[in-house]
Amino acid sequence: MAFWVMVLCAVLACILGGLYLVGAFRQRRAQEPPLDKGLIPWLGHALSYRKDGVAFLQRMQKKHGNIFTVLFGGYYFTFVMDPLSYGAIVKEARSKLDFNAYATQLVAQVFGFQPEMSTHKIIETASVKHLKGNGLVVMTQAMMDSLHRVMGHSLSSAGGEKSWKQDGLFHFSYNMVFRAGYLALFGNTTSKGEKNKEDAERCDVTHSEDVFVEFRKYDKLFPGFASSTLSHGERKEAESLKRLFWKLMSVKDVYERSNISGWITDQQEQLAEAGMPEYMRDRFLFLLLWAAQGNTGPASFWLLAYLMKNPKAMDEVRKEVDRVVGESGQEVRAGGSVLNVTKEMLDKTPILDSAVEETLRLAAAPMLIRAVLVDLELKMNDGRKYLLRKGDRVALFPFVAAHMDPEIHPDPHVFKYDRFLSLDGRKKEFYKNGEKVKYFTMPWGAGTSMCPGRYFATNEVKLFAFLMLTYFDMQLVNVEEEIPPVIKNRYGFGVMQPTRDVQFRYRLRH
Ligand code: HEM
Repeated sequence: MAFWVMVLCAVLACILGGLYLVGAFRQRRAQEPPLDKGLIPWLGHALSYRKDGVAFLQRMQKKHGNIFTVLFGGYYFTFVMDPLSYGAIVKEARSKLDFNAYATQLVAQVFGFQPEMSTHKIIETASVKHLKGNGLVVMTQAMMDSLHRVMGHSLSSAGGEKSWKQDGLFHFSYNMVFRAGYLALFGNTTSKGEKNKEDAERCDVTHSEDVFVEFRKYDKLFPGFASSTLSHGERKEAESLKRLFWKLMSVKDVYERSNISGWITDQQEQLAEAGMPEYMRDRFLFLLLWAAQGNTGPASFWLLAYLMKNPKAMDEVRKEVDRVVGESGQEVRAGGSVLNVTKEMLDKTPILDSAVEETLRLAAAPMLIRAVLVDLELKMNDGRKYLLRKGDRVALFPFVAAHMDPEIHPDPHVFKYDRFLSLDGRKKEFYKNGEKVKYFTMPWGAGTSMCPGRYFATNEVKLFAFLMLTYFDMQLVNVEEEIPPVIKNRYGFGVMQPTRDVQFRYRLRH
C-alpha cells in the first residue's frame, strides 16, 4: 500500500512540476501588467500570434490596454503598445534590458551562428565605416554599377523598339535589387584581362540569379523556421538550404571573388582576429546575406506598386527624379551612355524620400525584443508604473502601436506620398494626445539593435526607383487591381511580402 502511495505521489509531483514548468501556475503579481496566458499550456497564444500578429495584438490591446503580458511557447512577453512610452525601453541600460540574449537564440536556430561578445560591436564599427559617410558614397556607387549589370538585359531587351515587356512586379523588383545588392556587398567574378571581362560579367548575372533562386526558397520558409512551426518535410528542406548557404557563402568561396565590399572584409577579418573559427564565419556571412538582402527587394516592390496605383505620386516623384538627372548634366537616350546616379543626387530628393518613408510605414513590421535581465520598474508615459519580471521579454511592435495609429497618421491604411514631406527642410512632427511622438515610425528598429544598414538600404531602394523611373514608362497590367494583402505570418520579421504577385508592364521612355 505504502509503495502505491509513493508512486502516486511521484506521478502527482511530476504532473505538478510539468505544469509549473509550462507556466500554468503563474499569477499576476501586484503592480505587474495584465497577464493573459491563453488556453493552451506552454504554447499560450503563440498560434494566434503566428496566424495574424496584427489582429492578435489589436485584440489584446482592446482587452487589456497599452501594456500586457502574454505567453508564447514557454516565454512571457510583455507588449508595450504606447509609442510615447517607447523611450523608457529603447534607452534602458543593456544590463537591464538586453537585445543580445534573444537575438543569439534566434540566429543560432535559423543560421546555426553562435555570436561572441564582440560580434555586435564588430558589425556596428564596420557599418559606421562602410555604410555611412564616405563609405556610403563608395557603396552607393558599387550598387549603381551592380544594378546596371543585372538590369542590363532588361534595359537592352526592352529597348531598341519601344515595345512593352511584362513581368511580376514583386519578382522583378526583388530579383534585381537582391542580385545587385549581393554583387555590391559580396563582390563579383574575378576576370583575368579585358577579354575575360565579358565572360566574368555574364557569370555574375547567372551566379547571382542562382543565389536568388535558392535564397527565395529559404526566405519562404524563414518565418516558420524562426517560430518552429514548420512541418517535418519543410524543416528538412530548411536545414538542407541552410547547409547549402553555409557553403555558398563560405569565407573561402567569397574570397575567390573581386571587389568584395569593405563592410564584409572588415567584419570577416575582425572576427578571425577575435578567434572565431572559419566554419562559424561562413555562417556569419549567411547571416549578413539574410540581414542585408531580405528587405530591400520587397521594399522596392511596395514603393513601385504604390506609385503605380497613385498617379499623382508617380507624377511628382518622376518630375523630381527627372529634375535631379537634368541638373546632373546627364542625358538619357536609348543607345546613349548609361545613367550614373550618385549619392549626391540621391541627397536631393525630398519627395522620393517621403514616398520611401511612407512605403516603409505601410510595409515594414519588425518586432523589437529585449530580455529582462533583472526585476525592473517600467514607468509609462501616463505616469503608471509596472513591474517587469526577470526572465520575461519585453516586445515592441511599432507597426500596430505607431505606424497604424490613426491619431498619429490619419487614414493609416492610405498611401500618401507626401505624408513625411516637409518643404522647409525640417523634419515633420507627429502628435498623439497633443504630445509629440518621437517614435512615429520604426522600420529600422531602435536603440542598440537599430539597423546598421539603414542608409545604404534607403539608397538601394532609391537607386532602383531612379533607374526604373528614368528609363521606363511603367503601368499595372490591370489598373483596377488592388494592391495585394500581406503574408501574415511574416509580421515581426521586417518588410512584409505580398500574398501574390502583381503583373506590370514597362517600356523604354527615351
Ligand atoms: C528596407 C530594408 C531594411 C530594413 C527595413 C531593415 C530593418 C532592420 C531591423 C528592424 C533590424 C533590427 C532587428 C532587431 O531589432 O532584432 C535590422 C538589423 C540589421 N540590419 Fe537591417 N534592414 C534593412 C536593410 C539592411 C541592409 C541593406 C543591411 C546591410 C547592408 C542591413 C543590415 C542589418 C544588420 C547587420 C542587422 C543586425 C544588427 C545587429 O544585430 O547588430 N539591413 N535591420
